Amino acid sequence: MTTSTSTPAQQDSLVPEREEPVINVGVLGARGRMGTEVVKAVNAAADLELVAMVDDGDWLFNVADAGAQVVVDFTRPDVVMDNIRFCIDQNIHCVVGTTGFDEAKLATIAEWLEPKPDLGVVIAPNFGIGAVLLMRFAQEAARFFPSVEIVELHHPNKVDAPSGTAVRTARLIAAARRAAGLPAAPDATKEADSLPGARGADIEGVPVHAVRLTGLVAHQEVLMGAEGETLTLRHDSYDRASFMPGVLLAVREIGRRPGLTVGIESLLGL
Ligand SMILES: NC(=O)C1=CN([C@@H]2O[C@H](COP(=O)(O)OP(=O)(O)OC[C@H]3O[C@@H](n4cnc5c(N)ncnc54)[C@H](OP(=O)(O)O)[C@@H]3O)[C@@H](O)[C@H]2O)C=CC1
Ligand SMILES: O=C(O)C1=N[C@H](C(=O)O)C[C@H](O)C1
Repeated sequence: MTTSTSTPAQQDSLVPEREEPVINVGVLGARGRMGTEVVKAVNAAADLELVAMVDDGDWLFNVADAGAQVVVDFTRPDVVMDNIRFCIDQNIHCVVGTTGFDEAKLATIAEWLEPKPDLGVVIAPNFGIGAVLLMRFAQEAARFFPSVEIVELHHPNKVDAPSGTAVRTARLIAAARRAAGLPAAPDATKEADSLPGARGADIEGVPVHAVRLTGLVAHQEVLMGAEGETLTLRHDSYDRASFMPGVLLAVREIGRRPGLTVGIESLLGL
């Protein structure tokens, strides 16, 4: 497990200047790689109070009994929907970093929220500011390059592939290409003369390749090509502390953002 060497002030670089009441926070997946870092960041924030830590096998009602106003979920794709349902039923705002959401799941959550107009759920495949910016830059550049491929690189214990960030990046690029009238990337994942899988996964016409390697944390490259030139956008999270300013921003903002928010772009004013 990577440990953070950053100071609380560095982890909390998006802290608002205004005085706000203390927010009670519960963490789901609290002893996992991300949960451990969230617990550390919440404990270091003067305006946040850690009231509950829940892991697999623990009693989920602990977060409600402890008076959590916001729950942060870094668990697993196969359990996160149940956790969100529980939080909505208990009137607890939910900041979700766990991956694995498709349009159908997002629509279900929006439905659950309908009868609760004051409640918020923020779901972000990546809370790293650099990763969010990479996605924005990739969207901007997409219409200028006929070829595009994504390579995501992660630690070997990651349960899902490709990463939630890569899936979202591919979909954003595909949407930008469609808006500009570009077709799918040429020969995107054509398997002719290839071993199956050698050209990666096809996400809306964008090939996505997943690398799992000891020593890595979370990294992504978007490669774009046109006649005689390439553009490579790369982001590296070397430490899970890199996700904490985005997580804490969402925890502080969620009370002012009812409904479902996907990604933290709007919270960052992008
Ligand atoms: N959005 C973002 O910025 C980021 C998102 N992620 C995503 O976050 C998720 C977690 O990643 P990571 O921390 O590396 O994974 P870990 O496996 O290290 O942690 C997951 C934790 O969740 C616990 N857990 C499992 N089931 C439940 C449950 N039903 N209720 C409560 N806790 C449960 C696990 O407990 P046990 O071990 O006992 O099963 C474990 O402690 C992944 O989907 C990953 O892709 C990761 C990094 C950044
Ligand atoms: O599991 C991880 O580690 C990460 N998961 C997220 C994803 O799947 O995109 C975010 C980041 O890449 C780290």
